[in-house]
Amino acid sequence: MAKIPESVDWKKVVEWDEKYYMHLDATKEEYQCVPVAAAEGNYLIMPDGTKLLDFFNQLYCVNAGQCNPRIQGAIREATERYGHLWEAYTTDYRAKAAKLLIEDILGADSWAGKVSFVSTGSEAVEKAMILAKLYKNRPNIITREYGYHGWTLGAGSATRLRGVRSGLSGAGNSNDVRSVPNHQAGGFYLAPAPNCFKCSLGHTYPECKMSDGKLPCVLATEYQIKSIGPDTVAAMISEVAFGAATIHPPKEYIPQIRQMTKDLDILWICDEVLTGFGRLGTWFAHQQYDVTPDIMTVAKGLVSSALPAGAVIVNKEIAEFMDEWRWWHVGTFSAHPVSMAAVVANLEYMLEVDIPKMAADAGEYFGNKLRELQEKHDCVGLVTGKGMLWQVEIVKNKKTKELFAPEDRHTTYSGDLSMYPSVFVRVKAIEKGVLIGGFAPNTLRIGASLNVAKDEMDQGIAALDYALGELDKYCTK
Ligand SMILES: Cc1ncc(COP(=O)(O)O)c(/C=N/[C@H](C)c2ccccc2)c1O
Repeated sequence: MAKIPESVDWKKVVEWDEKYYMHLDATKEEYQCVPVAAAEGNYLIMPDGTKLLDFFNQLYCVNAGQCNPRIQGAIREATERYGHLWEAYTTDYRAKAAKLLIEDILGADSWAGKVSFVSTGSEAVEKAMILAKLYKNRPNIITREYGYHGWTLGAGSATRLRGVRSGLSGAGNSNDVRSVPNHQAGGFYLAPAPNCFKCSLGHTYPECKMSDGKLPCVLATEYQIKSIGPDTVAAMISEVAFGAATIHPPKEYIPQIRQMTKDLDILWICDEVLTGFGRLGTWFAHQQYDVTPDIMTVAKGLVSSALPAGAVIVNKEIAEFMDEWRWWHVGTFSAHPVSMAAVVANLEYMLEVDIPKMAADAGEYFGNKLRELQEKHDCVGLVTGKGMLWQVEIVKNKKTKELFAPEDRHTTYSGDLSMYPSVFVRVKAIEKGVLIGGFAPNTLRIGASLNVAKDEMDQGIAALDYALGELDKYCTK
């Protein structure tokens, strides 16, 4: 049971926070400090003891649940042994974390060769793209509209969600924005996203499929690569299911993209920072499509976010190539011994409880409940997802698919956001003690810890049902 320290003066906490901390997506006038005293399982515990059920799972990253006893115990033990060692030194924790990842989870005879640990997903993406460029000795990276890969310059250059690229969004009006000048590294080229609910190319799935079954968005990607020359492209980076942008692709998309990268002799960096470690009901999302990456990035679920940790896994060919070179690419905290202890405990726990199956089973139940809400509510235009990662598209008109916020995923998050369905639902659901909503304006992105209990799912569904009922009042027939 999480212990809330008696000694904390929460009024002081709020005062200091408001006075001294730089806040995220709120102006000083808008900002509301939300002190959280503790966290446990799927709950946040507020200073007065009330509990909020977290169907954001923070940033879809606490796969094994908050304060998982196995992980917390391992952290406590490791702090008895270590301060800090940088990655020139080996610890039993790091070696075991690498072994569990490559041998026990991916498989010694799988595509995976070696792993390199870092502290965040953005760093994993940065490292992955550097490795791809070094291995192919080519400068260019293909990314996609709506992709989210992190905030640092390289990862941020691969990110193509305008409102989450470290820019400024004004509260005044929707044009009150300031992108970071020149926060776009060279050598990034854009491909369309497989957003079938609102196709950027104006198509309708599955009628859009060409005579050979190819998807137009895959063909457009192929043409983009051919237009700059495949021999200039190191890799294509993609999420299997878009995390921040909240898009689950049609079943043909990933296999066709993977075949295209092989045909054009470019690497595939599969960014599993958000979808890894059971989130969609398999260890990794790419395994839903019987394809394998050349490089994979992970973070979040790698350690269930108990401490900072991320990693890049490279295939056997790249691992052998790198073995031939001295390579300086170091982060002070990469493979931190206490973080590695948390990774080991997290992975051992996940293997013991078969967390992908837990997520798959929970997803079966949760998906059925969401589809019932789709039938019941005028404002629900689409429900799709797997495991503990669900996409709910909200519409103003179910027949025409008219959106409440036409700017949709191109939003700059400036001006009045109160009628963004994802914001509206979040505000209403909190009345029922549940955190649920999304980041894209018209889309809910829903997922709890993968070991979520049935009664917790029922509580989340009930709160969502109430919020959607309130939103229905603004729909048109
Ligand atoms: C596919 C992917 N790759 C890399 C990163 C970058 O990892 P980081 O944050 O540097 O550890 C992220 C982070 N997701 C952000 C925080 C997110 C997720 C959902 C909604 C809104 C934002 C990611 O989803």
